Amino acid sequence: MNKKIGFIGAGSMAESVIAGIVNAEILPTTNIMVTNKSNKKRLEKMEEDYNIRAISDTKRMVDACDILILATKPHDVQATISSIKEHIRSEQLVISVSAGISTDYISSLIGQDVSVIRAMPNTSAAVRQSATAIAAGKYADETHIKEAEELFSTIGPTTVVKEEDMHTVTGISGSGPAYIYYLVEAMEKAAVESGLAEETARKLITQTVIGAGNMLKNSEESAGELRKKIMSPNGTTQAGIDTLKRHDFEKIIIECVRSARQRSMELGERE
Ligand SMILES: NC(=O)C1=CN([C@@H]2O[C@H](COP(=O)(O)OP(=O)(O)OC[C@H]3O[C@@H](n4cnc5c(N)ncnc54)[C@H](O)[C@@H]3O)[C@@H](O)[C@H]2O)C=CC1
Ligand SMILES: O=C(O)[C@@H]1CCC=N1
Repeated sequence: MNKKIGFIGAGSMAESVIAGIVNAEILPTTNIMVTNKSNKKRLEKMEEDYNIRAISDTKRMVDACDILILATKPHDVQATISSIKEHIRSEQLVISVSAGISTDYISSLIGQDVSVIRAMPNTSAAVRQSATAIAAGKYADETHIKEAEELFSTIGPTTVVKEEDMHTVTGISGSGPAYIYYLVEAMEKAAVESGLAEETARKLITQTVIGAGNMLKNSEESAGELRKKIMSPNGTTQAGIDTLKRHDFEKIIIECVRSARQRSMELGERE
């Protein structure tokens, strides 16, 4: 790829994607530009760490880029686009990672038929293990999808979905790592309360999550089948799972995902 890419927003998500692209060496690092609202020190640090170009004038960066990656918080999208819309050109590709915000809304703010792609990565991007979903807006075509896939595949596997599924995707894989961390926090607490050293608990639980993840990825069997293989009749796992069932674990998780999905829809409702 020999495109110039500008990140609008220099937060944790922008940095993870930048790190992935730089590591994968799919384009010269000087083709990558980044800007933010105010924190000049952070920009300078990113320039130094990744040998990319920190640009304090967002409009100048927009002028210089082929692809713009919108990585501000959802509530900053409107003001951000308003401040640069005169500089956006119809041949540019805009990729947004903002939760909840639709491509139609972004197009309407830009006020031109610009190609817009929506992507939902997760924080495992930092270790190049993001599960990233990509959806095309009405002006984006197969070439734009391919470009987005090329960029985001540097931080983990990508999956193309219909835009209407993006809220659900956000509820499972965008927010998903946090659910797993919460489960781990609880397991660590239980282990420490039973007298296990914190470090020992962390090591064992971390490997348990990695191992289960690899099993899910590599096995032909479903999650349910894998679980049943661990549950000897009347054994320890059955005792644990029975407790989860008694406390409606499945219902709680379904509600958890629904709430995240609902929140994603609300974030988009400022449209
Ligand atoms: N953190 C996560 O797990 C995930 C976050 N996202 C989405 O990524 C987006 C960014 O999230 P984070 O990186 O966590 O946020 P963050 O708060 O760390 O970064 C936001 C950045 O946007 C910049 N910004 C705000 N207004 C601007 C403007 N007018 N011009 C230029 N820069 C501006 C800020 O200066 C800051 O650098 C959010 O929309 C979020 O929904 C998507 C997937 C996962
Ligand atoms: O919590 C959030 O709003 C963002 C979107 C997906 C993960 N974090």
